[in-house]
Amino acid sequence: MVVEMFGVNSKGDQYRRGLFLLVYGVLAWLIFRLVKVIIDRLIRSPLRSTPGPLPAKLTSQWLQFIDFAGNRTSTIHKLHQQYGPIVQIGPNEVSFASIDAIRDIYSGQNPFMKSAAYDNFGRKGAFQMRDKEEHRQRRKRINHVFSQSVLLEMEPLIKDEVENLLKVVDERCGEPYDVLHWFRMLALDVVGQLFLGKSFGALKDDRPPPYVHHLDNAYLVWAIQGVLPSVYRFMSVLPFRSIQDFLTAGDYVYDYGAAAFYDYLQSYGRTSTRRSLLTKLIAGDVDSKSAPLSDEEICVEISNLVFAASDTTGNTLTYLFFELARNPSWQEQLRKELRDTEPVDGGVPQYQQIKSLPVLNSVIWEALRVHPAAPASLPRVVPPRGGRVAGMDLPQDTVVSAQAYTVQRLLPTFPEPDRYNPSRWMTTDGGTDEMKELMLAFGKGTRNCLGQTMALMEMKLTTAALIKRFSVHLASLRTVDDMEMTDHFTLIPRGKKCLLVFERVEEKGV
Ligand code: HEM
Repeated sequence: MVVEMFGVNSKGDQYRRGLFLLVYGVLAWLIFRLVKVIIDRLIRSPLRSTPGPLPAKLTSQWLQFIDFAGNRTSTIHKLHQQYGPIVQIGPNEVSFASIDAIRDIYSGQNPFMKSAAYDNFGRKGAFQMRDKEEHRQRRKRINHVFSQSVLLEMEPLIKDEVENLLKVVDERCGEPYDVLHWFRMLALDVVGQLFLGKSFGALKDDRPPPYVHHLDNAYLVWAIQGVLPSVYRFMSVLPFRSIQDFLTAGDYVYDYGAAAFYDYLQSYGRTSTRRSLLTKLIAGDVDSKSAPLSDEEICVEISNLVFAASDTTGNTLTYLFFELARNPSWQEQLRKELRDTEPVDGGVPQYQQIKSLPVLNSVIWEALRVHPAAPASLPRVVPPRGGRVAGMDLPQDTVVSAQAYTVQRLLPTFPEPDRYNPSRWMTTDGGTDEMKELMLAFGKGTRNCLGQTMALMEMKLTTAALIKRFSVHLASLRTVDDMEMTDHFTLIPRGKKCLLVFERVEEKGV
């Protein structure tokens, strides 16, 4: 009877029916989950009326894939052009583009912490620390190393490396050469001199040191960890030596920093008078009434500083020279301004002589404006009691950010925003208050860049020394395509190279 009612007449049919019910059950559950997600994210979400594209409202994976392809910053920039100053970029994430938002998110008094994204940038030092008090304590113990007066003591070390770069350029005069590579090597050698106690020697070798290969891989691994964690977990269990070596690239970077530190201790001890920022870090700051960092803390900080300093400074110099190559009139103005400065010590001027020159400052700040080395969102989290940004109330745990690439192009503060035009800094005596507030190239507030003074010093010395001696032009129009922006938090030219040609000015009679 039962068999007739249900048409079940064999074990095989029973099995098929069970399977059928299971598949239907799973499908129904998936549809239920999907409908719930859609209702939660589109109808019940506190961000439901925030402008933004549909995929961003439904899933954070949408932006993650864009991010992985290196197009995060340009995509968010286009979204702001389409939707205005407030755009939802994830179910739980909002991007802002206004002065009010910068004040609300990044000012010293606000309670917003860095987001969990910073956990994917290697080991925890001042850059990665999210807890405000822990970070405040760390800055107190290392701020002294970055002061203007301490950096001035380091000027000869920076100049040594700039002189090495001058030799490299001199040898390659008249032929196209990849300045992205050489500016990165300059920045690496400078930070090595200052924080590891020895240069990488990268400017004295045609091939980059192995460190560079591992550092590039470490960036990739951290990007995979952050954007595609399941892919990272899958790769971690694969039994291939090459993949495991790739995944441990970050360890190489930290082991290198630690080895350099212990070598330094062995050679010079803890109380040496040797000119190096590592000496200052080891000694600590008596005025701050806080203890010096432990050896382990120093190893992490100096390793982090190498990568915080090298690509940022190297890329900014690359984009600056790319723009100077496209704008020869700015080279001439700069050369004219530098005419009276005395090059000493192998062709590099004294920092005191050049640090306040208006054309030099303007060409650098304009490069930082149009091509910020960290162009992307600097994400922060709304605290448990909720928060308000640019007049918008936001619930706990919403990730909020502004990106330098967009806010540094806002109208009417920056007319013709995509045009490289240093005049805007010259005619406003170094920038109006509004221009300065919108500049996010070095971050803002308590989490601003610790290395800003050092980076500016290095870039000014390099630019002055090179432009005084050489003129520069594009190798071909392909360089323009190569320099299109991609980014993985830091700016990376799409072609991964920048071919320029330098010529000695006296030979050209400039
Ligand atoms: C042109 C060169 C540079 C640019 C454009 C740049 C940009 C930035 C930006 C935008 C931030 C803020 C990141 C955030 O809020 O998430 C930052 C932080 C930082 N930068 Fe730089 N940077 C440069 C060079 C350097 C150098 C030379 C050093 C050190 C030698 C350095 C060390 C740091 C550190 C330690 C932080 C973390 C500060 C903190 O959170 O307390 N940077 N940088």
